[in-house]
Amino acid sequence: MAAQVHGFQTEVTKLLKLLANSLYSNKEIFLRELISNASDAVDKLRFLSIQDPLLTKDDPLFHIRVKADEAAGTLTISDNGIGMTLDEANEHLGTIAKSGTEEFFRNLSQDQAKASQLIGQFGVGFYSAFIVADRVTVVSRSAKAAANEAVRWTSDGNGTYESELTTKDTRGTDVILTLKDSEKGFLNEWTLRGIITKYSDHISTPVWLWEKETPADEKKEPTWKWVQVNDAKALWTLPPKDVKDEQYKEFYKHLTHDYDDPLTWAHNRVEGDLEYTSLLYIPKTAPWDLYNREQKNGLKLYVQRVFIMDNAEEFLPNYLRFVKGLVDTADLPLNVSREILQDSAVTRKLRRALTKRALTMIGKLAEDKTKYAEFWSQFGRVLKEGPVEDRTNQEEILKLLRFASTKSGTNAEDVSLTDYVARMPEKQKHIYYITAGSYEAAANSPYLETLKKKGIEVLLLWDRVDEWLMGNVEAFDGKTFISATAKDLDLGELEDKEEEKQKEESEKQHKGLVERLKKALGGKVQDVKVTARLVDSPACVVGAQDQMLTQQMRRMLEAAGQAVPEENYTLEINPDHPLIGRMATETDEAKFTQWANFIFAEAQLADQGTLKDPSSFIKSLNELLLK
Ligand SMILES: Nc1ncnc2c1ncn2[C@@H]1O[C@H](COP(=O)(O)OP(=O)(O)OP(=O)(O)O)[C@@H](O)[C@H]1O
Repeated sequence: MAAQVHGFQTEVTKLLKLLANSLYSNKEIFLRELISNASDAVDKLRFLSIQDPLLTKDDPLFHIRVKADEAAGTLTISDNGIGMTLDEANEHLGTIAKSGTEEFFRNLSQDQAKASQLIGQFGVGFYSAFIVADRVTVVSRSAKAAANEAVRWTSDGNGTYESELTTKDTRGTDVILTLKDSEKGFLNEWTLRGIITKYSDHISTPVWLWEKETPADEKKEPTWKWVQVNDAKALWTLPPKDVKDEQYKEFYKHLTHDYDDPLTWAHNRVEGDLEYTSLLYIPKTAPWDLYNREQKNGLKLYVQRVFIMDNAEEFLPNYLRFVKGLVDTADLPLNVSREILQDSAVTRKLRRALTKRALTMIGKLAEDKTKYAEFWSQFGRVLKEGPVEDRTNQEEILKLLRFASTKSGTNAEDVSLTDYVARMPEKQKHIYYITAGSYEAAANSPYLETLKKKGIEVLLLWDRVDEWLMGNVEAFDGKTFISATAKDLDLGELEDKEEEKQKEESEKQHKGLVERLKKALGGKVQDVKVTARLVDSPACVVGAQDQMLTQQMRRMLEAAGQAVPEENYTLEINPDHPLIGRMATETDEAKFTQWANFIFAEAQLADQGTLKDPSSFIKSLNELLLK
């Protein structure tokens, strides 16, 4: 069969173009990526051979080999792992299988520097070979295929690749890089040794390097032999006290293909009822597809050090989907399948334990304010899904949330609920918050006026998830959450007797005005009341529920096809405000109605940021201004 020419998937071509301009300061990572792929291929075959030992009978010892050929200018990375058939090579080495890839490349910024940074996060895997090679050839034989069913795949990275059937005596894959002239330094034995020990010391498969041995007698020819250069002890099987930070960092890169260091990690070995080892990491930056529902997350699962599967989603809840790492247990059978996993009591126990581990790791990170701010900016929004998703750990997750508040006067989200409760005045019994469409809208909201005057701290929330979050949690540390927009804002003992008396008197005094307003507004409002919540604003609206829907939430619900009923507003007026005073003096009922509608529209505008009928509002504003 003659070699067939295929075009790369458009995204691969884009990726290859970008690679030429990025990662130039970090070229050596190509070797880590190729060794990681080789190690994955070995892991996959090791797993298959549990069911079918014949697959590895001829060649039972797994290995990865790295060989430099100075004369040919090639570097070959070989493994005796699972290998690929012709169809598999065409499928895997010409496309990127991640869901959402197309969108990722479409949205990639024109800014070269930014794009390069993102590409590292995206994980370039096999394609990183083209950073140093101007031709890459892959010769591979699947562990299930005969010698004459092997594949030869080759490409110079310029838009196309060729593939054909070939013959290979042994199973597994050789990746042969014809190095660019400028990259011949990677043929040097010491350079290679250095890179392998730096990046791949603690992967579980031995990596051998083809090394020259110069005899003492210089007249004799040098000899060559395979020398194992990595430690080949799976990192997580070592006692945590024997593992250096650098090793944890390198292992993370091997595991996740991330180019950056992790933000933190937790390594635990647990014996007893439930036996497992876990190594959990938090990345520094959120992956580009954190909100892509199709993206698979989850831990790598090992059973007694044998790799079983990637992306085992069963071990952590969705709100911890940014946690990377692995779990190795002796309590699941080696032949465990996804179906068994979903149904197993051991899985449930492990999930409970690992969720705790992950939350403890985040809690520890919170002790370092700077690092935690970094974490919060990347993953805070995802963590906010936690208190509702995971009622069992609600209190603990709430402790990990951070908010902006009226105390600081900035939009920095650095107040914890524990901080808030600790500085609550003795008379304060509740936790006050407000949700709005933006920080500014929250911070300047008229609903905060009295609270501010009384010096009560209010948490300011404006994330898309906030309304949903606050609508679904009741209390923290026994203190109820109360929205500043609540219908009958419960200030408890913060309301002093004197004020209450004043409010009652004011209500009596303005009874007539309130009745006139009710009549003027007709069915538009549910009720009209005199309020003590306002200081500088003439009026505000409150909904029938304790927490009013913001415009943003309304649109979201409507977009999701839900019927959102019109808000049934109560208008609250501040009789001390000059505008309300001015309105009260209006004797012409038609003009008074115009005033009433104007005040009501203004209050809705302050709350929702938009109006159903803005032109009528502007018209009546103009008329009133010209009077
Ligand atoms: N040495 C190898 N042996 C067998 N299959 C391989 C080997 N190298 C690559 N492949 C196949 O090619 C696919 C693509 O590899 P690539 O490194 O681009 O992505 P990946 O490893 O799937 O993703 P990531 O690098 O983000 O983990 C692999 O998933 C695997 O199926």
